[in-house]
Amino acid sequence: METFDPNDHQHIRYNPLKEEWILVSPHRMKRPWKGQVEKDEVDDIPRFSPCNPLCPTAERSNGQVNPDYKGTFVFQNDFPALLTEGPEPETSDDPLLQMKAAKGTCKVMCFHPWSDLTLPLFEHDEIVAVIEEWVRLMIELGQKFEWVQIFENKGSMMGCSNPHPHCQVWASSFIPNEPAVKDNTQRKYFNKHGSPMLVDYVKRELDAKLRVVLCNDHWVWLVPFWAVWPYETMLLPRRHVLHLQDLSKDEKNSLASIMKQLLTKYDNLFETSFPYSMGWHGAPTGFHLNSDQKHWQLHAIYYPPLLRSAKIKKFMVGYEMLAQPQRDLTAEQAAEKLRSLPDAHYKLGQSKSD
Ligand SMILES: O=C1CCN([C@@H]2O[C@H](COP(=O)(O)O)[C@@H](O)[C@H]2O)C(=O)N1
Repeated sequence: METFDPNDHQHIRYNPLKEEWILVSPHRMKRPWKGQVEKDEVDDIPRFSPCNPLCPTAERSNGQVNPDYKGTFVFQNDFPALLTEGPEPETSDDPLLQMKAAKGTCKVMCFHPWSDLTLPLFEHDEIVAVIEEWVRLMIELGQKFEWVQIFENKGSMMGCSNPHPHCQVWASSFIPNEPAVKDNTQRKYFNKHGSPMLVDYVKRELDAKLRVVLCNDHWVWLVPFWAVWPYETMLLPRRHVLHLQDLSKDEKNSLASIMKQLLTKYDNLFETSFPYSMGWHGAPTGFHLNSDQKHWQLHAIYYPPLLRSAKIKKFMVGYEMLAQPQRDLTAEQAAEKLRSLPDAHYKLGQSKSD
């Protein structure tokens, strides 16, 4: 019997943050493949359109006219999934039909006045401005709500209805499932090991090097050992940081640098504006700010759907829905591929890949 090699032989991997397993089947793609690079659709997104409700001076569905903003711009979602007011359901002790009150607020945050720009093509200071606005929203909404979810759906493949560079921020009176699971697993780990799970994890990855793609003085960008999506990545501080709003000026500055670098790598992978959903997870807010949260470590997660080209995506269906997530490309191969990509954005005069 051959000796086991995680790059060649099937196995399952454990994600301690989510307490779930993922099936890895590297034998399914024995031969190294060169991701097919299709010609990028010509981006015909106009820099400005008075009909685009996210543009400066445009009119939104509720009749309000946007200011002629020059940097970031935040507005109340006109179709919010959460409202701050409303009648509440009766509490019931029926274990099978549980309902609870849900309150919150939904904001849309435009990153920049121009619709034809994406984050990797921003100037450094323009990315710093996005990070500063994220921090401002975390502080403002974190005073009233237990959880503030910053998330960016980028690209039509991710259901993003508007190409204008933007994200959303939904604050809620409850901690949603994903962070609730992470709160529990990180607390259990801390109680057992006396240190934060993701602080230990980053040390492990910096030693192993296999899955680290980029790092700088304050940040590490890696493909997590337990990654599910082909090019799923995490962005973690080197220091133990509970909340985005606890970052120092230098950490925010270097966050802008590594974001520009990682998003450039992502775009260079298939020479297309790389679709993804991304978000930040830090210690809960609201009344939780007064509790002991040292088991938490701030981190960002990127969930990109693409697998082989600008148009071929991974489908999380069938086995993934009925059994568990499964991947062929290993986390180590994905990290290696990302490391091998150029640092200069393909749109900035780099010749198209042959
Ligand atoms: O006039 C508008 C257009 C879009 N929106 C909101 O902008 C958001 C666009 O974000 P997404 O493309 O990520 O869905 C979407 O949630 C939509 O509700 C408004 O609030 N007002």
